[in-house]
Amino acid sequence: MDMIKVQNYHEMSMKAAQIVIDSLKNKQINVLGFATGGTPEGFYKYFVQNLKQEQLSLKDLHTVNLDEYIGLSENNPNSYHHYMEKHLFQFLNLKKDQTHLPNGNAENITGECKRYEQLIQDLGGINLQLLGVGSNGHIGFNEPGSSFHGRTQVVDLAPSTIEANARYFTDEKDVPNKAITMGIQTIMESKSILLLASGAEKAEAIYQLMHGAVNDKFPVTILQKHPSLIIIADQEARSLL
Ligand SMILES: N[C@@H]1[C@@H](O)[C@H](O)[C@@H](COP(=O)(O)O)O[C@@H]1O
Repeated sequence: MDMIKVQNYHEMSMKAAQIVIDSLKNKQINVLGFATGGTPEGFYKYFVQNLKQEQLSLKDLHTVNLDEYIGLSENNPNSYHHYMEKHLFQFLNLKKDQTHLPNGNAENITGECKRYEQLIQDLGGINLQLLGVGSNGHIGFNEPGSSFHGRTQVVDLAPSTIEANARYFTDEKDVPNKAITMGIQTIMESKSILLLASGAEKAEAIYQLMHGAVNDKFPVTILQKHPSLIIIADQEARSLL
């Protein structure tokens, strides 16, 4: 587990973009796992800028996302489909069949979870997975108490997650209370993981990751067991270390 210490959000985002671009340049990645939320927005901005300068071919790349709300259409501004289009896909020359997210509007949600998990396996697994972390230690939408052996599945969101994500919705009542998420086992099978953390509200999760026992009360602690984890944390996120 390596930690890259940066001052602030801006530096975190630039550093993350540089790492992912370098891995693409070295042809270490053909399946790239993406995350959503406020944390990676800056990363996407620099990633797009740097990619243009490098003129890398992405024709063999597949992207997979961690999660999606259940019950929001792809065009809903709060869906993660929409988020990815807005922050990344509209700027890249990727075909529709190169980018993958779980379909939170599928008629058969259990079947959709199976399909998505199988897709990841069929792609040969994830080379590099980008991760944020919830202030309660969740990864993807794997909330406290989630099994470390879980695969892509339907989950109930914790009240604190609904509250935290309500900032994007007109009303907290509009925040879905369920999502499809890659399971912790799925995430742990990624060859490398790049976890980004910025801000004081992530300090407890980062403290638990660095110094806590591996326990399901803070799902992020399982990453201690990952053989290739890089954490980029800013000063505030490191404030309890
Ligand atoms: N499902 C996402 C996670 O993938 C994200 O890492 C986390 C933190 O979000 P933020 O970066 O906005 O703090 O919560 C969200 O609910």
